[in-house]
Amino acid sequence: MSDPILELSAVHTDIAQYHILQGVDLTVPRGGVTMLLGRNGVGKTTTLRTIIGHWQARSGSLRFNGTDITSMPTPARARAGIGFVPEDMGIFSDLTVEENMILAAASGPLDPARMQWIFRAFPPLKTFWRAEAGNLSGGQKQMLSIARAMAEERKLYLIDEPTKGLAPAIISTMASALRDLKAKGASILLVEQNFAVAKALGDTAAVMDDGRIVWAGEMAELASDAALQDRLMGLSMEAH
Ligand SMILES: Nc1ncnc2c1ncn2[C@@H]1O[C@H](COP(=O)(O)OP(=O)(O)OP(=O)(O)O)[C@@H](O)[C@H]1O
Repeated sequence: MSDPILELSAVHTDIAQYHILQGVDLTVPRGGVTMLLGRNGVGKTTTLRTIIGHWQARSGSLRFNGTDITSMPTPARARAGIGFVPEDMGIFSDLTVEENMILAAASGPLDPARMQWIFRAFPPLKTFWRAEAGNLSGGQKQMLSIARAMAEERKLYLIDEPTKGLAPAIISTMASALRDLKAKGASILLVEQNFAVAKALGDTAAVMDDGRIVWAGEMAELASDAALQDRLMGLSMEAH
């Protein structure tokens, strides 16, 4: 594969006394959507947190956009162009939508053209611009959380379960916003439990088990092979 945006080689991560990532090898091609899949508790979130630097890899290496980021602190990884949307959304409930967005744009004022794009992707954020984020619905909070990562240009977005607990109509808004992000040239590494979304958005996929990647390939190949899905993930994915 030529010039991937992200490459993890033999990454091991401990959380307290627990050895969670046990030699993760993962490649994210440039300009595509890679789905990170697997049963509950196999290490998907830990992988994203290791990439952004919330957890430090004990051994192995991480290369982002041609640079070794293994020892880089989290703010430097963010400045290098990695955006992270955590599963708990990471928004400030007591602040307004506007204030949440202003804080997300760390390098300067909000870019009006970018904001127009974000409002087109997530119209409720415009409607509730001056509302406290804590009063938004679950789907709107998730939109804000992704919009915060979109506030500045990123080369790679790490997004943890963006459709979790959302109604189908909001899931399709989310999916089209992510498609839009990809169309702008970003690369995305996406943890997703909803198989229909994974199938619709993913170009490539990597499946984890027990702290390792146990299968990697084209999403279409995984989507067309029910026996393979069953062997790798059992009933862990939601069908729609
Ligand atoms: N702060 C922590 N302290 C101790 N163990 C943790 C901590 N965070 C995660 N773990 C453990 O690490 C393992 C991997 O968790 P992780 O959240 O990465 O899995 P996951 O694949 O994202 O699961 P899920 O789909 O349930 O979110 C689990 O066994 C979990 O219990």
